Amino acid sequence: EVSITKFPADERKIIAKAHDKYKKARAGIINTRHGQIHTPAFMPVGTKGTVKAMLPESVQTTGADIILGNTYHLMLQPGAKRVFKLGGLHKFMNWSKPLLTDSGGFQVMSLSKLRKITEEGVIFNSHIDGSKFMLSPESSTEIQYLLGSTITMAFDECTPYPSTYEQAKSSMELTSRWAKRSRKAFYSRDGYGQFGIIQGSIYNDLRLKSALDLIELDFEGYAIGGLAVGEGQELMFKVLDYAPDLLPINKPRYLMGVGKPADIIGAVQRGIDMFDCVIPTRSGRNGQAFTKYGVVNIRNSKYKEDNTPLEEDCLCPACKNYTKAYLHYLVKVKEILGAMLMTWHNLMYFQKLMLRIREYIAQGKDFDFIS
Ligand SMILES: CNc1nc2cc3c(=O)[nH]c(N)nc3c(CCN)c2[nH]1
Ligand SMILES: [Zn+2]
Repeated sequence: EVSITKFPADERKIIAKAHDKYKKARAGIINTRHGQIHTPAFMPVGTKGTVKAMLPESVQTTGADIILGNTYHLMLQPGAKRVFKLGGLHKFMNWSKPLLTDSGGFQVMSLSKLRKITEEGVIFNSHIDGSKFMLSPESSTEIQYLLGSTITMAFDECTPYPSTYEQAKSSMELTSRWAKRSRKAFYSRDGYGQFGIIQGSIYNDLRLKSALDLIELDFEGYAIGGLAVGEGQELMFKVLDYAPDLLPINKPRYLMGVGKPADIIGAVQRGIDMFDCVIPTRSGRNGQAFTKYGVVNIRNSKYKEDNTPLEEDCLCPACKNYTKAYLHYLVKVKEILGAMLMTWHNLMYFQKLMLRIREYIAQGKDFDFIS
């Protein structure tokens, strides 16, 4: 059985660093049915079957190996069965590389007004037209199969922050029961995989129990959920100081919903391999550009006659062909091209950051650079 993950010894470079801050960082390759994923990897978010304001071929030129889709949105519109009938999400959105789909629980809790959590699953009213739906470990797993996801996420409950120990315990136990049902419902095929998601909030014994429950189910990879939910970087890193080590060392570790460049660097140093975050795309559309000089708020009037690019050595279209003055103008007048160029630059910036991190790890160099 060719598992989704092959961290071949020679390609996997774990380099014990002089000081222990870096010894957990690792660079590797995940081999899937839709191509390789070079880790540490950043996954642009393509919630509704598109990375907003980007053509898929443009996303590819930024260096992204894999993008993220969302079960919740796609099941409501256009519907998983319809996407399946039309040839699956890869064909539908013209993206032939790996696709990871989140399982929907997190999006239900953050988007739908009316919802009810039961042992069976989550019953909710669509935030679009109020119609009633149910998401369960079985239906979420089937929807992700219909979409044709390369990496399917187990159906979990993202424990809110803050939560008492008791609340976090019962939430984590529900996630463990749902993980078992998700794993049973998964149709395993070569080159495809399913990731379990551990919960347990900020309580290390709950995180351990969650990991043990999920390791028993032998997933192809593991995600750390329940973070980047308002706990702040310090508390997140405190959990990441031990949680990745609870997971199998030879399988991918995915930190959900993270994050800013400094969060990514800190998490890679603690053993995380995969990330997803709306920051580069959403903040790009809102006029924020990530640069080596820091974040540029392009709407600031100081850029209205700035005839220089965001970054002189960046190869993205925004930097190659345009100036900050033009981007300032486009964003101010809400021209669609503004969203496109800002998004393109930010995605390129995040992929360059990941490339530099992978190179530094491979060369055994410290990568404490804060971008
Ligand atoms: C932005 N912060 C954030 N935290 C998350 C936790 C979970 C989480 O605990 N579970 C799931 N299934 N998704 C999460 C997501 C969505 C990832 N695209 C999160 N996003
Ligand atoms: Zn650029």
